[in-house]
Amino acid sequence: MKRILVTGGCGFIGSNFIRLQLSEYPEIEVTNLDKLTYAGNLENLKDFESHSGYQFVKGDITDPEVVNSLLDSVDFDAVINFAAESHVDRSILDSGPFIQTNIVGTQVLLDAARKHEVNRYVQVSTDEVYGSLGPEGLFTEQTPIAPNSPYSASKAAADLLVRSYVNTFGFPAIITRCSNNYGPYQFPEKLIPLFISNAQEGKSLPIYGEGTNVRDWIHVMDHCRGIDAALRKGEPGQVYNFGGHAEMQNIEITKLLLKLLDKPESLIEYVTDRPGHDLRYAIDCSKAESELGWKVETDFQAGLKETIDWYLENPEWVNRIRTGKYREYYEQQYGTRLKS
Ligand SMILES: Cc1cn([C@H]2C[C@H](O)[C@@H](COP(=O)(O)OP(=O)(O)O[C@H]3O[C@H](CO)[C@@H](O)[C@H](O)[C@H]3O)O2)c(=O)[nH]c1=O
Repeated sequence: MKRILVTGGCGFIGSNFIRLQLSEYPEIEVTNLDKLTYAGNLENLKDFESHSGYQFVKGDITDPEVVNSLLDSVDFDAVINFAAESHVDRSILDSGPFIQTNIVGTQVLLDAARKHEVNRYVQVSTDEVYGSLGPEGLFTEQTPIAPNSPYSASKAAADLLVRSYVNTFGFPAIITRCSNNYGPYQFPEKLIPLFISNAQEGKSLPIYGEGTNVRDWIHVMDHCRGIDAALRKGEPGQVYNFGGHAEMQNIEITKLLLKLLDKPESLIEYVTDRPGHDLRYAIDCSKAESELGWKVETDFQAGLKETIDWYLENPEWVNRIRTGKYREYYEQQYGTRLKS
């Protein structure tokens, strides 16, 4: 595994994955293809931009010309697809970009990777494709797909496309499905970074509905190590679930965040529920544990504390996003490269 193409590598999980690859594997060459949407941030990989094993290409996975010319120019051993629209609330307001990037983008990548006979393809998916659980039970890789939001429907559609390429063409693809990630570089529209930033600024923390929805939280590096294990040790055609074994109600995690930040619970504001809000996600990872030798390494409380510290220590990163000034910053820092 020498040359890999990572799509969406300027996003939260993709950038952490690239950081892991470049830190762990001295011989690796990583090409990062990213469109730089609102959530793609070059700053996430600032410390690696002059690394000899790293190159950034600005481009859209839905554009067959861009993708095919990249695969013509480099003989990739693997493609790992992180590029996605990922925020459920945005998909409820406008599903268009989700259909384009998550479904059409996956189809373009699959066709190009198949044409170029790439030996390994990893589709980074989500536990949300399984739908919602009641108070008991876990999602396994056998749980039927039953997405409830436009976001999860677009991810499920992409997973089914991948499955069809495995079945029809013997294409060597693997699907990974993970629970809710937390950690450094997460765009502050998701629960944890949004609430840390709001609390720091003395703004309210909007809890949807009664706050009793349950999510299973995993540190992004544990997820990235899981994707790495699937890439290197996984069997083509297989699905692997990853989760953090850290289920919490939204209200519980919100109170914990406020406690760690030493901020008052009076900042909590109950607001109208998310339409079609999935009640609970919880995931069985025994297949990844037994077949890939993977396990969660980060203790949830310690990981959350470290994440809070990262946000507190990087106020410029947060503020440039929250004030909408990060585009200007990019152009100043990367103008020439962005145009090329
Ligand atoms: C942003 C926000 C969220 N929430 C609630 C909704 C959810 O029950 C929970 C977490 O919300 P989010 O951070 O948006 O994440 P969620 O909808 O669970 O989806 C995440 O986790 C999924 C994996 O389960 C990923 O596939 C998605 O890309 C990712 O966005 O907190 C609030 O109560 N208030 C908020 O302001």
